Amino acid sequence: MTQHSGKFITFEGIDGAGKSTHIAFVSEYLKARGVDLVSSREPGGTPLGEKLRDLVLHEKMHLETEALLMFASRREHIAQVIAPALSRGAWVISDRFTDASFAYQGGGRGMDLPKLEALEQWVHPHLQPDLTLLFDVPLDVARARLNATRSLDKFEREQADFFAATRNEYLRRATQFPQRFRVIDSTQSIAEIQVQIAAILDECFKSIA
Ligand SMILES: Nc1ncnc2c1ncn2[C@@H]1O[C@H](COP(=O)(O)OP(=O)(O)OP(=O)(O)O)[C@@H](O)[C@H]1O
Ligand SMILES: Cc1cn([C@H]2C[C@H](O)[C@@H](COP(=O)(O)O)O2)c(=O)[nH]c1=O
Repeated sequence: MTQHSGKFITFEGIDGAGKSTHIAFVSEYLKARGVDLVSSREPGGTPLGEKLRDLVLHEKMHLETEALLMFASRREHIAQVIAPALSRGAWVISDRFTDASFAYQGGGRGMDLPKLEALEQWVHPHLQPDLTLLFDVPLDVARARLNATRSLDKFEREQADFFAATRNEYLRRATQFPQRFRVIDSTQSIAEIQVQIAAILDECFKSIA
């Protein structure tokens, strides 16, 4: 159960699904309605977290080291950014959170889910997103979008079976936690997705509609 007055919204999906594109839209949408908003990302979101991000996105390492660094970054992010913002009543939107650890380290890399659950319980036993927008897209669509835009990091260079397992774990969690997940078909146009997101925000947070 969440113990704060602000709202916590997370954005998830395989690389290239369109999270960053839609975070910009959500940020504008909420600010236009007077919401005091903090926008952040994981791994990262703090000076230390950004250094950890650089490590995990570019260095080879044991899969459990990778998971521990993700949660180390998250611990700092919660302490320095998320918890203070929520406590003062601000809203926080984060480009990825713990669902990404389950999807990438659990689904993609095959790490034992109970170990990830133990880390989750350690790092944020009382914090869960109020809303998680899962941008779901077939692998080939995501890959084509990424290839068109930039050079790829360690995760983005993974093979199709890694992303298939990552996507499956995201979808499994959406089924496990239907009260906070909304799955968005990200093969739609950006404009169609924006209409859908606006409806979700208005439905979930009636006070801003
Ligand atoms: N619905 C869409 N239709 C067409 N192109 C899209 C759509 N959504 C995003 N794109 C384009 O795909 C590219 C990747 O999008 P974006 O950076 O938002 O993905 P992402 O999920 O944030 O990726 P990553 O997780 O790797 O940062 C961008 O060029 C963006 O303009
Ligand atoms: C939080 C988190 C992230 N990852 C991976 C997922 C992405 O490939 C990168 C972050 O890149 P983005 O372009 O900012 O989305 O990190 C992960 O494997 N585990 C996590 O917990």
